[in-house]
Amino acid sequence: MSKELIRLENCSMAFDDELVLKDLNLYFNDKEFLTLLGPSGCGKTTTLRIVGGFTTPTSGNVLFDGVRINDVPPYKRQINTVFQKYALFPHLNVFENIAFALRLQKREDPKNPKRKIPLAEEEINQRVGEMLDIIGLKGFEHRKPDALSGGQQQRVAIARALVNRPKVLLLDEPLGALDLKLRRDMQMELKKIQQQVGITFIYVTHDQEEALTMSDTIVVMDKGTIQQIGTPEDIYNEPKNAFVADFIGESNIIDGVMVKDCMVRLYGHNFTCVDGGFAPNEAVDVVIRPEDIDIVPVDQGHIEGTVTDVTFKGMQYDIIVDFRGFKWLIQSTDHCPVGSRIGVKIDPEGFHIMKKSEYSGKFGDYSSYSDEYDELSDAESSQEEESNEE
Ligand SMILES: Nc1ncnc2c1ncn2[C@@H]1O[C@H](COP(=O)(O)OP(=O)(O)OP(=O)(O)O)[C@@H](O)[C@H]1O
Repeated sequence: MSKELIRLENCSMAFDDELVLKDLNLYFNDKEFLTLLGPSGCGKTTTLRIVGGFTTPTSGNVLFDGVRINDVPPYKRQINTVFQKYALFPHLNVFENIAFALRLQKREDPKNPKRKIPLAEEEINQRVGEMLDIIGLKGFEHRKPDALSGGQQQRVAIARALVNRPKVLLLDEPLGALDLKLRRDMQMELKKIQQQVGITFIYVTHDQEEALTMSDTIVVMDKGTIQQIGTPEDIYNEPKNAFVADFIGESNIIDGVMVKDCMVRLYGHNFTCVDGGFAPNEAVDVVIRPEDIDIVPVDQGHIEGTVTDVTFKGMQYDIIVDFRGFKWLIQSTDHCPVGSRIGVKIDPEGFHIMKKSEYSGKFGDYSSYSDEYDELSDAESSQEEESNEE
């Protein structure tokens, strides 16, 4: 089982009376890859800076291995940081950039225990060599940073931060300056490096795809608060509220009403779902991921609509369908011409039911529920007790 390494306990942060972190409670396990994910200004970097010791929280505690470290300066925390701007020393070659922290370290002189002397050259060679292996840059030792690509420079920055064996590495949007292809390659690389060195990585990004690719745990933040903590699968499959559903992946977020346990009513149709624990007649937000909607002939669908827009995305088509004014996004490998009538089917597992929250009704082409529509559809469906259960 993972061991807790760092804990933020009721941490708040205010700048000029503006509360930018609100009573954060969060822990980071040993050896985990945890990502702080959220929109610009939500407080990710401030949280990272508190962990690193560059910022002291206005209130609350920071614990490392159970010991309060609020007043411990950054260099005494066994925590290193990699920023988006690599900040390599331009006049030093790759070897010396990586060796930098080791050259500052002192050890006891074996001949005179009262004296401190630099690390042995042999040890420096061995530890820098290990790092060059890990980042895959053996043979680049003598290059200066300006003779490296962006991705290579970032790898050197990571090696430089790891060489003195910290317990935690903080990474603040470290891939932000790279182009998309390189970013993707580096995501895999970073995950591999983290597993190889076996320490905690705390990663900050606003890129949900990056977070889903690399993380063991994702912390979704908004406006200085935590919205959800979970594995990438948990967060994607069971978003806690409309904010998380909208921020992670693409979603259709629809007003619904629970009919009973495991049955939800949308646009006057009853759909079988798998989520229970809601009261009959409780208003809920319903998330349906675009890839969970199947396109079928009109007479075989649960509901039918008109295609208003089709975009080719390489792996699939993004298809916008109008269900009497409510726009849904469907992702499908089938091409449907604009103007065509289609039916759609959704399996019970495709419905993610969420409690109403402050975010309800605030995202995208949110399809608002209305009693009038319900009545209209009721009449039209001639009192059928429709459900998507086969
Ligand atoms: N030193 C500071 N003085 C005043 N306000 C600050 C300071 N640092 C951060 N803030 C404010 O705190 C809020 C959170 O900032 P933070 O940098 O933590 O957000 P973020 O989620 O990392 O954003 P981004 O993704 O844009 O980097 C913002 O409103 C920001 O303007």
